[in-house]
Amino acid sequence: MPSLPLAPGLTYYPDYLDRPAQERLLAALREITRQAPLFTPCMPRTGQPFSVRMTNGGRLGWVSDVNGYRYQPTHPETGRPWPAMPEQVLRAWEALSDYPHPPDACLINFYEPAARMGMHQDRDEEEFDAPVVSLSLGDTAVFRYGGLERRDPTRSVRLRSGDAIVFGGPARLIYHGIDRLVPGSSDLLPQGGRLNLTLRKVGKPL
Ligand SMILES: O=C(O)CCC(=O)C(=O)O
Ligand SMILES: [Fe+2]
Repeated sequence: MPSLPLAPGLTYYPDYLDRPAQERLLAALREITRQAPLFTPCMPRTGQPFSVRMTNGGRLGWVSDVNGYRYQPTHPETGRPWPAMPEQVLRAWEALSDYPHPPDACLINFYEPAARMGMHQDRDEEEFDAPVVSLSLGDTAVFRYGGLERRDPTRSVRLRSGDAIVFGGPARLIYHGIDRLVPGSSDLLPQGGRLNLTLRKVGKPL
């Protein structure tokens, strides 16, 4: 599988999913959002809404509200357990994570054309030996990544529909974010926009 090392621990897999695989994954995500609708998270304390909407699959899901960031077993609005993760994302984890246990959470972010995500670290998990595996569908996104300190220099890479990126090892806690989408860059989603899935091992393995 062709891959490009972007930094130690940060590996980019362009075209990881071909178009038929992207369409199958999109159908599985539509089913998940029927059972667990996209919700609008907000910033702890300020309550400022995110520009992305999200939902999750798996045993645990990531949520953010005025009380903080956390993983929880149920949807914040319906109170129901998260749907199972699509089989395809479990296979991607097995192929790309180099980690012997399955992920606990699949965070699904939906970006409207104008949405973005500020620079942050993914550090609400307990298990940093597992990488974060990310899959992108729909419009191209400008993904910015830096180092372990917020002030470290940054670079960017364009994540296109079907691309995967994995950050683990020395890159597990790098700062990263989405500057913007590239409008009209994919016809996978009829209305445009982008879906990003991040697979995470949340707890330490037993
Ligand atoms: O959308 C992306 O590619 C990144 C998403 C992300 O960093 C996150 O959900 O923590
Ligand atoms: Fe992140």
